[in-house]
Amino acid sequence: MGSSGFSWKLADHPKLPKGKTVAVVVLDGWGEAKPDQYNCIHVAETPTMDSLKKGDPDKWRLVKAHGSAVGLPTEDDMGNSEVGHNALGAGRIFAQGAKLVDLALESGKIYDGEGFKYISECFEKGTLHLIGLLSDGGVHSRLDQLLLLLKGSSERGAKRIRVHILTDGRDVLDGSSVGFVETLENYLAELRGKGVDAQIASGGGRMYVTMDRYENDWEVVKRGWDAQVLGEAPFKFRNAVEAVKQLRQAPKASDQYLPPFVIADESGKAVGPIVDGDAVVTINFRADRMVMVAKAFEYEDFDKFDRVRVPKIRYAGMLQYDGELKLPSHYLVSPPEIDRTSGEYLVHNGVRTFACSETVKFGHVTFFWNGNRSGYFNEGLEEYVEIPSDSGITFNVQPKMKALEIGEKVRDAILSGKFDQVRVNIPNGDMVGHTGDIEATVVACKAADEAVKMILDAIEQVGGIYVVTADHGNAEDMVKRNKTGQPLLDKGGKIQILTSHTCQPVPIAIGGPGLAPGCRFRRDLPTGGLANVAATVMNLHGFEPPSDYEPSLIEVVDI
Ligand SMILES: O=C(O)[C@@H](CO)OP(=O)(O)O
Ligand SMILES: [Mn+2]
Ligand SMILES: [Mn+2]
Repeated sequence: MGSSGFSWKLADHPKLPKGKTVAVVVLDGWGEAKPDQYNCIHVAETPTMDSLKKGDPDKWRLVKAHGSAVGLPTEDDMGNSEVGHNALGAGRIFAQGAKLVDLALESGKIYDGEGFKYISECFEKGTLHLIGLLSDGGVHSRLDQLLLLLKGSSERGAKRIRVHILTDGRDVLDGSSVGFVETLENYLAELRGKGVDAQIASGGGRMYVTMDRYENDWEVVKRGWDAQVLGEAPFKFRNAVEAVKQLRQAPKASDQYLPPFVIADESGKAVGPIVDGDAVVTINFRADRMVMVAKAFEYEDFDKFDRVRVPKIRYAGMLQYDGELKLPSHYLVSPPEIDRTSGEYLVHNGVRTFACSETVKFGHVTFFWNGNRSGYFNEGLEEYVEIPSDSGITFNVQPKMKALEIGEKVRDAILSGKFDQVRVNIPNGDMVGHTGDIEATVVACKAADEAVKMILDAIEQVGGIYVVTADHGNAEDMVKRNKTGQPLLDKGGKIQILTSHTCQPVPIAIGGPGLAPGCRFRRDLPTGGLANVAATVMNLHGFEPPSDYEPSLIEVVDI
C-alpha cells in the first residue's frame, strides 16, 4: 500500500473461489420490451437468450441502461454504447460528456478554459469552423449546445463562422435532418443580423462523411476532409436546406448516408474551406466517432489518406476524446475522469483477459470499457482481438455480420485455458437495428443468439461462469410510439420506423457450471443498473470490489 493508502490489491471474496473462466458477453442494442411485431428480439428465434430468461428467476433480471443510471442529463436520454460500456467497465456512474458540456455552457466556464482561449486567438483574423452531428439525439452531440456555442463564440469576438453539418437519422427519426438544418439556418440568420458572417459551409450524412470509428473506413473521414477543408464535394448547393431536401430525393437516400456537399456562392466557389489561420472545433462530445477526424486535424505525420492541403489551424475538440493518446491536445470541456476501471484492477490482481469484437464495436469492449483509453494496461496479461467488419455497406445487407467469427474466436479463447476473463461485444441487434430494416434485424437477433450459444457451450465445457447482458436497447423496439405505447403513423399512414436506441432496461443473466452453489441475484437492489455489473464480475473472479464501486448484483446464500 502506498503512502496515500491506495492499493490496486483487491480483497478476496469470503465465499467465491478464484480461477474460474468468466465470459462477459455484451449484446449491443438488446433491450427488454413487451412482445409485439416490432420487437425484433421477440420475433426472432432466440432459444439461448429465451432459455436464460425462462430459467432460474434468481439468475436473470433487468438492469437500467439509460438516463441517470449511466450519467446522462435526464431520464429521457436513451442509453448508448459509450456511456453503457463506460459504466460496465468502470463500476461507477460518471457525469458524462453531454452533462459536462451542459454545465460548462450554463456556467460560462467553457469560455474561461484553455481550449476556448486557444481557438479564440484566431477570431480576429480567421474563421471559426464548427464540425459535428446536427440533431437533438444527445448521443454524440446536441443542437442546443451548438446554438449556445455559436452565441457565446460570436459574443466573444468570432466574426466569421462556418458550420459543417453531419446529418443524423440514427439517434433521431430519418428525415428529421431538414428540420434541424432549418433551425440552425434561422439562428445563423439571426447572427448575420447582428453583423456576424455566419453560414453553413458543408454537410453530409454521419455514416458516410467524417464519423467513422475504430478505423473501419478512412474513406469516410476523407470525404469529410475534402468537403470541410478543401471545399470539394460531388454536390454543390446555394443553401443547406435545399441541399438536404434535394439529396433526400434520391432513391434509398437517408439522413445517415447523405453524400457530401458544399455550399457555394453565386460564382460556384465554396463558402467555407478551412485555411491557414482558422480555428476548428469538433462539437461532438462523444469520443469514438471523433478520434479519426481528430487525428487528421492534429497529426503532422498522418498517412491514412492524402490530405492534399494541411492548413495551419488551431484545433480543439469539444472534449478530449482519447485519454491515453491525449487526443486532441486542446479541448473545450474536460472529459469525465473515468479512472480505476475494473479492467485495470483485474490485471493488477493477475486476471488474464481476452477482449473481442468486430471492428465497428471493437473499441466498445476495450476503449470504452477502459474509460476511453486506448491500448493495454498490461500486455502480458491482456489480449484484444479485432475481427474486421464489413465496410462500405449498410448492415441490413449482411445482418449476420461477424457474429459467427466472433463466437468462434471467443470459444477458442475460452477453450485455450489461457484466460480468466473473456469479454465480448456482439453487435448485430444494434448495428442492424439502426438501419430500421425490421426483417434484417430479426435475422440479426438470431445470429447474435447463436453466437451467445457458442460462448455458453464453451463455458460449459471448461466449467466456467457466464454473465450475459447488454449495453442499451435498440432491436427490441423498431417503431416510434405515443405515450400509451401505440405505434405512430406518418401522414401516409405508414408506421414511423425507430432507428435509434431506446430507454428500455436490459437483461442480465448469470450461470454456468462454475457458478458457486447459492450464488444468485440479490433481491434488495431493484434499481440496479449497468454500473453494478463491474462489482458483480469482480465477485465472480473471487474478489471484493473497491469500496466506492456500485454494489454487486449478486450474493451467496447457504443452501
Ligand atoms: O452508432 C453510434 O454511434 C451509436 C448511435 O449514435 O450507437 P452505439 O452507441 O450503439 O455505438
Ligand atoms: Mn451499443
Ligand atoms: Mn447503436
